[in-house]
Amino acid sequence: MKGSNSFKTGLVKAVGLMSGTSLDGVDAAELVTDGMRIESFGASAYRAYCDAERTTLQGVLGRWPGDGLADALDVVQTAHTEVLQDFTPELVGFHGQTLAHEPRGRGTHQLGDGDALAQAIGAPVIWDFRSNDVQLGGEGAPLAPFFHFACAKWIKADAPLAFLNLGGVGNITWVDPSKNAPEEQGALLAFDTGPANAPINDLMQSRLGLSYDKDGALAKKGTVETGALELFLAETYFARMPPKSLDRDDFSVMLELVRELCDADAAATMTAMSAAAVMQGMRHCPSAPARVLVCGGGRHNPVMMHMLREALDCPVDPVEVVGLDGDMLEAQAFAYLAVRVARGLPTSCPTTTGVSANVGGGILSRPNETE
Ligand SMILES: Nc1ncnc2c1ncn2[C@@H]1O[C@H](COP(=O)(O)OP(=O)(O)OP(=O)(O)O)[C@@H](O)[C@H]1O
Ligand SMILES: CC(=O)N[C@H]1[C@@H]2OC[C@@H](O2)[C@@H](O)[C@@H]1O[C@H](C)C(=O)O
Repeated sequence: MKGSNSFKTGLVKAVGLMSGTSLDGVDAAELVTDGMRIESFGASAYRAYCDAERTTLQGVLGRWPGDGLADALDVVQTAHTEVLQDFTPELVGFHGQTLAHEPRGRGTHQLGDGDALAQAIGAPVIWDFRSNDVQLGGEGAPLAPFFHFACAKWIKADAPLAFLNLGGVGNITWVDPSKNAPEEQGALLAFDTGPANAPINDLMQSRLGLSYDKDGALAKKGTVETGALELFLAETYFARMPPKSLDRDDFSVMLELVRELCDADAAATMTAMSAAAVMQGMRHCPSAPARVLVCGGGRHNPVMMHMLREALDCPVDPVEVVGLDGDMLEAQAFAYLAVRVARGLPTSCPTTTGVSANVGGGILSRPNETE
């Protein structure tokens, strides 16, 4: 961690902020933790991006490094400041908006200024969670796995299980809850499975002017085109050993593969592709998980959930069945990770990002530091 490394001991009331690849809005969630154990969950809030703000953000996706980001930065700062208005956090975990993610190329960049946010809200902010991991040879993503380990302990899991996030991109964390710490050998294996909702959203936008396929209504009417599905599964990403991660638009090939199909068949085929990507990922897990707990917006899509249940021979449930909040899990993760960063604890390890050693990252900005 850069910046000052002294932070209060004991439990911290932290708020995590997540602006995901779907560009729908900012999630904020409170968590009380010592950086290891979850003590309690707290309030949450959501601040949607309006159409104009989303257009501004869409316009700068992938445009990093570069100029012309001031308007988009303004959108990010405003939304994150507003979503925090009813919270009184002791610490904030500020993920920012990923503009580009190319760990072995130009790096990873989350738009957002933690210094400015700390000034605006009058509380310390941890930000830039991913850069250090990338600089040390890691993928910089996914980072939620250390929190998934804490969740597995919190639900008192007694057998290896998997947390599956179906956001714009999909990611999975296999957890052995018998281990004592997330960085212990054999405790975690994590990676991005493939595209999840982002390409479906793009299809809906380009063909019908809609932002997503609500409840899989369009996919439900269509037929999966198996030829396109097979071509998709031939992509080399799926055979690659984890850890591995993706940028939002790394699978733009999906839109190409369904170009000739009618709207309903295209939606059905893309939904099947996202589910099949998860299945491919399952083969990399150290053992078959006893259950799969799903978070992220994709768990609201009954067609996607049905496809996963058909293909997996273990229970596949939304995380709500164990008392977690699937819309807020990522925001909670960044509250948890912020406390770990403030305490000098690692936030990733070789089996979650491929980084060479257990590592923490992040910058701590205090409200008075830049005044
Ligand atoms: N009722 C629903 N039916 C179908 N799809 C849904 C539904 N609700 C949400 N989704 C999908 O979930 C997406 C939002 O998921 P989520 O908020 O988990 O993504 P994110 O956090 O932005 O992405 P990431 O985890 O990749 O950063 C929406 O854009 C939509 O595609
Ligand atoms: C670079 C980046 O922002 N990656 C996101 C994205 O969205 C899902 C997947 O791809 C995951 O790797 C990650 O987010 C979650 C919160 C993570 O780091 O665990």
